[in-house]
Amino acid sequence: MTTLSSGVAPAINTMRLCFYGAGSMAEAIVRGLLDRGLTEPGRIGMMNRQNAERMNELSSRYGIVGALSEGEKESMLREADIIFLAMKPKDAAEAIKRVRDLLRPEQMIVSLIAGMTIATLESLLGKPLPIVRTMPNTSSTIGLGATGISFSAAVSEGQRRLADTLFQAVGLTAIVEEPMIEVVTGISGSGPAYFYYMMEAMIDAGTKLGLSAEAARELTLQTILGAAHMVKATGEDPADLRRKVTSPNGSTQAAIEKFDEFRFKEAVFGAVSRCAERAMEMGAEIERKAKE
Ligand SMILES: NC(=O)C1=CN([C@@H]2O[C@H](COP(=O)(O)OP(=O)(O)OC[C@H]3O[C@@H](n4cnc5c(N)ncnc54)[C@H](OP(=O)(O)O)[C@@H]3O)[C@@H](O)[C@H]2O)C=CC1
Ligand SMILES: O=C(O)[C@@H]1CCC=N1
Repeated sequence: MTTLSSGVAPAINTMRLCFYGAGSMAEAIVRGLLDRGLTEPGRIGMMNRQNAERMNELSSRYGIVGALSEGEKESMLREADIIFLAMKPKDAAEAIKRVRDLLRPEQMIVSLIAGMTIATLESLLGKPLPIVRTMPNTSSTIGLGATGISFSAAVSEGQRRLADTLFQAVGLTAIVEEPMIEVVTGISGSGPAYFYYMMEAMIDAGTKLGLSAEAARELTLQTILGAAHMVKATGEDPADLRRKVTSPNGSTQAAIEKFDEFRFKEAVFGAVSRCAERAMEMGAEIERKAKE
């Protein structure tokens, strides 16, 4: 992980942003940027492939500019200062090939696409645009995102700070070497789903054992929230905080022993590494399509 040299980033509120793809990740970032007053809705353009209803819904919810016709999409892409690639990996190669001739070297490309390497994106674009490869997560919606960021050689110092500022507005950022982006995907990109899954399991357990669904949900939610805040507020290691909950031969120890019996840590390692590996597989698939 590296950090950026200090300095003033170019002002985001003077730039035109274009989200190419209008799904959950694009919405999360837009909502985070607007809620934090980083820019005006009129400076944010967005487009999708065919779902006009979704585009109209986002335009009316956030006041952003939705492009519906092919002509509007072309103009939006041409006029943008920053273009966010926010389509699924399976759609990326075709979507990028379709628009590459419209793009100019002054435009900065911010990819959110899991697995797609900077080299693949450079070959798809066919010209040396500055590329910021990121791995954000959906908690950006509420300003609590965690985003890994890496840069192509063509990204200037000012553009690096700009990208960092953009994602810091919606949470925490970590500047990493590009190969680490897959690991970031395994930890924080997909990570929210792991904790939701844990919550689902705890709520199910609580209700099966007799709590009302509402009590099980509220107690689980407060517990995960409290645990995360405790790590942050005390600065203590999670392992030390865990020990403080775990009385010798008490109920927590009994629970942790059950987790160990099911090889909890091995399961987590397996899940994180499989996630990173799957991201690489998706990247290889985009690379294959890029060559077609
Ligand atoms: N969701 C997450 O938690 C995270 C996602 N990511 C990455 O973000 C990207 C987007 O994911 P997510 O938001 O979940 O995906 P969604 O499926 O929610 O949205 C994808 C969007 O891309 C649009 N799209 C697809 N093809 C084209 C095209 N040719 N031209 C224009 N728009 C197109 C779709 O439009 P239409 O509906 O009209 O087809 C849709 O609006 C992915 O690459 C993913 O890897 C990264 C981190 C976290
Ligand atoms: O599941 C996925 O492929 C994307 C990437 C990170 C989170 N969601």
